[in-house]
Amino acid sequence: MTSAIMELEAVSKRFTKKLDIAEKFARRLGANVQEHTVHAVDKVDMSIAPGEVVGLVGESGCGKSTLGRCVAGVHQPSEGTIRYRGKDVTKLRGKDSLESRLNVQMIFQDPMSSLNPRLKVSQIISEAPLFHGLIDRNEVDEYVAMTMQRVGLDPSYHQRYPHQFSGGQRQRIGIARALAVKPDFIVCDEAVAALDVSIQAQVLNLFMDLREDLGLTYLFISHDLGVVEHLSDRVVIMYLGRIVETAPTDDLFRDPNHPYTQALLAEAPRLETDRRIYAPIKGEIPSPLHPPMGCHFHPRCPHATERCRTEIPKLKEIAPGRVSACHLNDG
Ligand SMILES: Nc1ncnc2c1ncn2[C@@H]1O[C@H](COP(=O)(O)OP(=O)(O)OP(=O)(O)O)[C@@H](O)[C@H]1O
Repeated sequence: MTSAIMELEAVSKRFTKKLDIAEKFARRLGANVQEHTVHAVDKVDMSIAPGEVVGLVGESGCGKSTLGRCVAGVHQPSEGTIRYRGKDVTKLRGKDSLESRLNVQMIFQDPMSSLNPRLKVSQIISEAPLFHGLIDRNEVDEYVAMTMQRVGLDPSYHQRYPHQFSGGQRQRIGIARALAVKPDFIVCDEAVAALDVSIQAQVLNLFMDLREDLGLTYLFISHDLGVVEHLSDRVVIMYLGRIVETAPTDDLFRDPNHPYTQALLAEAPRLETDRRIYAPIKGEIPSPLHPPMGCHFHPRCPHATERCRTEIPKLKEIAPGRVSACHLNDG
C-alpha cells in the first residue's frame, strides 16, 4: 500500500499538430509534408506525499503545464498511469472520476482570463459547490463569506465583478474558487508569475497558510527558481518533457547534480540576496518537435560525451531522496 497522495508512472502526453491549409495544399502538390507530434511529456514518474509542496521547474516549453494539466485531469495522458490516493484516475468513470477531479484543483497564471467577467464573486465561488451538491442554496452567503475570508478578501465585496479588483485580489478570487470544492491537492501553474513582487510574496504566504490550515498538497509549477526555493519541500527539474533531477530543496540549491540544474541555478536571481550571477545556459532550448537524441540536454551541456549523444540517461538515485539522469554520475 502506497503512502503517496499522487503517483505518476510512465506518464506521456503527445500533441499532434494538424496540417494547416497551406501545408495540405503543398502536400496535394506532392510535397513531403507530415503531421508533427510534440512529445510534451515523455515517460514521467513522480510521487508526491500528502502535505508536500513539490516545485516543478524548467524553461518555457519543457512540458511543465502539460504535466500539471495531466495531474489535474485537464488533459488525459497519452500513456501511463496517474494514481490519486492509490486509485488510477485515468480509469475512473462517473461519480468516482468526478470526486477525484474535485479533490485536485488547478490555479492558473492569469486570473483575469480564468475568471468569468460576467459573474459576481459570490457566483464565481459558489457555482461549482452548488452544482456538485456540496452546499445548498440557503448556505451560499455564509459559505462565500467564509471562503472569501479564508483567502484574505473582504466578504462585503461579494457582489463585485472581477474587474473591480486588483491583480492580487483577483488571484485570491481564483484561489477561493478552487478551495470552494474542498480539494486536498492543488496544482499551481505559474500562479504568482503575473503579480508584482510585493503582491507575489503575499500570495505565496497565503498558499503556505492554506497548506497549514487545510492540510493541502501542492504541485507548484514555476520557471522562477527563487519562488520555488522559498516554497517547496522538494524540487523536480524538467527538460524537454523529461525529469532530469529531483531533490529536497536545500540539497538541490546547495549542490545541484544535473548540468541543466547547475545552469539554471547559475542564472537565477536569488530571493534572499539581491546579488545576481549571470551565466546564461548555452544556446536555445531545442524544439520539442525534434528533440536531440540521447540526453536531450547534450547539445547545450559543457560536459557532454559521445555516450550522451546516443544513450538516454536513466534517473538514478545519487543520494537518499535524490535522483538525477546524467551519465556523468556513472563515473
Ligand atoms: N494543446 C496543445 N496542443 C499542441 N501543442 C501543445 C499543447 N499544449 C502544449 N503544447 C506543446 O507542448 C510543449 C510543452 O508545452 P507546455 O506549455 O507544457 O510547457 P511549459 O514548460 O509549461 O511552458 P510555459 O512555461 O511556456 O507554459 C510545447 O512545445 C507546447 O507547444
